[in-house]
Amino acid sequence: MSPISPASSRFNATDRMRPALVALLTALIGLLLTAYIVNSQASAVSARERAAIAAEAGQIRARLESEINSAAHLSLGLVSYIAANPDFSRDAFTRVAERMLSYGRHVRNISVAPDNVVRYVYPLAGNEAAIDLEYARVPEQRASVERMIATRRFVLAGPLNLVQGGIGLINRFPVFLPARDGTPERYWGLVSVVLRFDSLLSASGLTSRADGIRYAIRGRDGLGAEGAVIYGDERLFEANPVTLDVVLPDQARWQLAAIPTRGWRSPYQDPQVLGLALAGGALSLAVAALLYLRQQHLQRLQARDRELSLAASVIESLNEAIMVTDADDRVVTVNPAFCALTGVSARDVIGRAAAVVTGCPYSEETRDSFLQRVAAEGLWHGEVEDHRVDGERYPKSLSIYPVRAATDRVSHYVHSFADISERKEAERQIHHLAHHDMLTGLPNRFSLQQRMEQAMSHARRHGTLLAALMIDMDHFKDINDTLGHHVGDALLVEVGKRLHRCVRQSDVVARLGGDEFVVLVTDMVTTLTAAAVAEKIVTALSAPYAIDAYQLHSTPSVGIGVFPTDGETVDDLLRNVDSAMYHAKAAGRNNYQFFDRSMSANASERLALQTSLHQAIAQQQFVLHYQPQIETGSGRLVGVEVLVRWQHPERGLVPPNKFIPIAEESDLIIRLGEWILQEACRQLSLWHAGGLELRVAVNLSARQLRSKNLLRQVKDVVLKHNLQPGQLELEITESVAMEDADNTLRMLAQLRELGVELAIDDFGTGYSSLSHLKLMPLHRLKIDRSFVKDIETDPDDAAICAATISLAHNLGLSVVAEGVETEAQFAFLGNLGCECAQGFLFSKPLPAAELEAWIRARGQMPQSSPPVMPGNSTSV
Ligand SMILES: Nc1nc2c(ncn2[C@@H]2O[C@@H]3COP(=O)(O)O[C@H]4[C@@H](O)[C@H](n5cnc6c(=O)[nH]c(N)nc65)O[C@@H]4COP(=O)(O)O[C@H]3[C@H]2O)c(=O)[nH]1
Repeated sequence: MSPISPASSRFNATDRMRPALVALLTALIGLLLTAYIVNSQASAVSARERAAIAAEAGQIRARLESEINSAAHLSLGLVSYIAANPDFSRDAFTRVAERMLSYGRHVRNISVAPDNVVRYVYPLAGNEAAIDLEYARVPEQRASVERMIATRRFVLAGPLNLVQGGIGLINRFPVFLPARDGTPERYWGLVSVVLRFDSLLSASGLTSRADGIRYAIRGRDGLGAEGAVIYGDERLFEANPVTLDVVLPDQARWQLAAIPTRGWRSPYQDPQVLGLALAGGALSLAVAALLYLRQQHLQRLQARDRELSLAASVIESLNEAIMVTDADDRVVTVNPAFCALTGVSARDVIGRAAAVVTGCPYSEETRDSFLQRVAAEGLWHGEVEDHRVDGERYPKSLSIYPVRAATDRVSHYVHSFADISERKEAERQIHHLAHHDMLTGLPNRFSLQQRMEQAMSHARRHGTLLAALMIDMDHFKDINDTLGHHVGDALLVEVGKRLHRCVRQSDVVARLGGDEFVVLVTDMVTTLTAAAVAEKIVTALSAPYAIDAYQLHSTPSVGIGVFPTDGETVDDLLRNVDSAMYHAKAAGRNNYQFFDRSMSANASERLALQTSLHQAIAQQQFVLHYQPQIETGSGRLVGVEVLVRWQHPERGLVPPNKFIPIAEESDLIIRLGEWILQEACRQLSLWHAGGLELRVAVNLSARQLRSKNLLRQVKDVVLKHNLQPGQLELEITESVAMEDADNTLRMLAQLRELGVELAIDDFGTGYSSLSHLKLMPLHRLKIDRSFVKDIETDPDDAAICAATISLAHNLGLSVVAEGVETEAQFAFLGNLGCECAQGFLFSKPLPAAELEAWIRARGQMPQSSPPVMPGNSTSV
């Protein structure tokens, strides 16, 4: 299980819904529910109101029914009488009718119409017009009479305008005479009882009520809902009335409609319904709002969960070890990189005191000061030493960040750290490289410079003398050339050892390079001490050397300069000691010489050389040679290094180390350097025109790099030859690069902007500050050939090359190895990941024409390549 696990999701699908959607759905459901309840309640209110109306209307109906039915029953008596006495007299009719009238409250008149012609009417007064009325001739009444005969049933006609005036409701009864004495039943005629419609309505209470209800009746002629309106406003039937059927005799019907006088009240105006609607709506919105807020809160929690989860995965995947402690120094969590680095498992450390888990900064002595600084500065960063679980100590780069709670109190500390053993080891190696000569292990030129400065200030403070002895082994070059480098190297190592034996421990023995050594004799009271040491040295170094099977003889020439008389600065003193050493050589070698002012001859010799260099430039005595650079992976030629030579009229071809240092002492190097740059780029453009793709590397000296004109020169030459980025490379030595680092950095950045690539030459021989190197806009490092030489046999050299290559790769740089002389060296470097190699294995530096022939022989020269232009390898 991983110590820091991403926050698992504790939210369901609903929790992930948008707050607005949740609120909308909730409000919708709430409002729908409210609407349903409100509607139900409204229906109930409506139903109650209708029921109340129906109850009132029911009373009316009951009265109407009873009034009409009682009149009908009364009429039936007359019908029965006529059926029994079809030949009744007028008087008999009058008697019966009179009685009926006295019982029938609403009876206006009674008439009988044998054969459908009115013969008797009671009372006659006022109804005379009805006598002899033939129903068949009255269109208003004919239909109901015919219907009555056809159905043999009571017929309710009207209400209608009576011929005798007024509105009446006519009950008509057919009179059939029963079969008697062989005579079949026959229709006799009809009896009409006319009821006063107004009085009937009034008796039913319809017209006199003050109950706030409007009524209407339809069903003329007893046709119920099919009949015309006989009372009230016809529009009432369209106003959703309460309707009741008024059931009359023999299936006749009226329809009674009732609505409140003020009309139906909307149930939604009912305070209860209104209250319900408002309460339901408000509740729905309130719940929706609450859920909206809750959902927003959940979403914020989810977002925080996601952030935490992301942070957890980042911490999980970090290569840096992470440990989080609480304010009481207890481990809260660690990441996998922590476990891998410290060797402990998360389970074993979580909850334990940090001091048990990691020594620094939790030891009792250091903890408080660390945490005070973290609190004060908001962060602590530095390098400390710690130990793993098995006790192994290692250096780590550690950052501590405080985590503050809402109260601003520090609640936790985040410790982020990485094992920097490898970097420290590389730095140590580089430091060693920077300060020591790899062959002899003696301090190198840079280290000597520092030690001389220290010794000078010590001598100044204590009023003592300091002597510098420069030792050059006579004819060393011959030994080297004839017996091989390894013999030469062994000799140099032995020289170093013998020199050590000649001096006190507090004195310094350094190697400047080649066969040149310097001894510093410190704390001298008299120059005699220097002479004594020089004497010892001459004797010791002149003794034979047993190397391999050889017995070698070499002698030293020693120059001595004394501080402060012979030079108050390191450069002055070394220059004069150098003159003294040349003087010793000139004096027949195997001796020592003190510097004295008369040695200005040396200076004038140099002056003479400078003069002839001036002439050499004027008389165009320089030529350029080009040395191929080969890609290790493919074996292809990828570039050439430009190396200048002096075509001296008497001395022949003079190598650069004989005149470049002198040219570098004055501005001569700038003129020479400009010519080299121009000529190299002219040649480069010719090659490119011929289809030969090459990178050309040109050496820059310190003075050139500091020259104000360099940038303009490079810009001009790039434009003039239309050089593309990456075609021109400038090399500066490591020591030049590190001098005046800020200005160098600025200049390199500007050069790089011109598309020029930059390389550090002779890497490993000077002192490189990693921090400066990191900042420089470089493309490659060139490993000095002194490290390549014994790469297969000397584990130190192999380790240095490997460290340099790995350092270069860490800095994003590629590597060119110089001085590759054997296939084995080439393969070895290739295996170490070195991208490029240069050396005699492939070719010596060659004039342009010879280089082209060399390339052609390798089959890498394009067909179209032009012949070398005249002047390619000529001199200035
Ligand atoms: N033993 C051995 N040596 C090899 C091998 N391959 C190449 N070399 C030599 O190593 C030197 C490489 O040049 P450098 O380190 O830049 O060192 C150069 C460079 O610092 C300086 N120099 C040469 N040409 C120029 C130039 O045009 N301008 C400046 N400022 N300095 C130059 O002079 C130094 C010496 O140059 P060279 O004598 O031409 O010596 C060259 C080259 O001939 C090999 O396999 N074995």
